[in-house]
Amino acid sequence: MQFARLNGVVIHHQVIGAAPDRPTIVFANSLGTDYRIWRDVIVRLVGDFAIIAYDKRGHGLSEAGPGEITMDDHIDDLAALLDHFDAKNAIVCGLSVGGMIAQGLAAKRPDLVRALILCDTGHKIGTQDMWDARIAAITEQGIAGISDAILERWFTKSYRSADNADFTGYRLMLERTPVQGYVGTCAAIRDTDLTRTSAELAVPAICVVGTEDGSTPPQLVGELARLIPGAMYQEIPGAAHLPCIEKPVELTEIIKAFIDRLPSA
Ligand SMILES: O=C(O)CC1=CCC(=O)O1
Repeated sequence: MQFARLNGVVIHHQVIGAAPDRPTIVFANSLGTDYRIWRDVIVRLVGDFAIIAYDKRGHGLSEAGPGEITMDDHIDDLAALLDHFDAKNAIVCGLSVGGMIAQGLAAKRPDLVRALILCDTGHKIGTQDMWDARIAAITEQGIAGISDAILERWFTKSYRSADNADFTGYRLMLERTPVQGYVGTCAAIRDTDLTRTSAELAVPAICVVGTEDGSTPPQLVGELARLIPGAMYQEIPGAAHLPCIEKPVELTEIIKAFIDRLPSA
């Protein structure tokens, strides 16, 4: 396991190296998950790319830090992690809130970002009332009290079978997320609107979404693709909010094809 203290918070991460001429891809995870969601994509990229995956603050084995969590905290943590490894020109692949962090990083530290792969995300996700209600429910009942509803948005019906050990495993990942990190990140999402900054991004981008996504549906991700100048848009049939888990082969092909078409760094 690898840990680094960044911005006063211990961040758990994993680096898989590659030849020095290979591009770096960094993976940012979604609300209630940690970097293990990328496993089935990462194993298909090893050797061709240097890979950095990390648990954002308050998730997985990363500390939450004292007090509130803001989107700037998440963005600054990713910037610090890339600076820690002197990784300029990274291809940043973020899912859901991880995609918001990626957009925010490209706006704040364009020197670090060569391209964006934005999975199941938006420039603004949900409404103030929706996030306030979720924070209240989790503060009262814990994550397990509302995990069924969350998992319905994450996964297709066929994946959510009692016989599917993977589905049980991801339920455990969600329910074991520290409440402080989870509700802190809900508040960070609630308070973030990237409409203005993402409309001004000048970086190659692709927006990808599972056709059955119940959290950031194709309509929202399509809007994001139209907002970011020159961004591409692609749907993945048979996946919901987490194509990296339900359709890793398809997502990896999209990632590789997108990177193949990038102008050289
Ligand atoms: O839990 C959800 O509804 C899905 C989600 C929204 C933002 C995020 O990162 O995940």
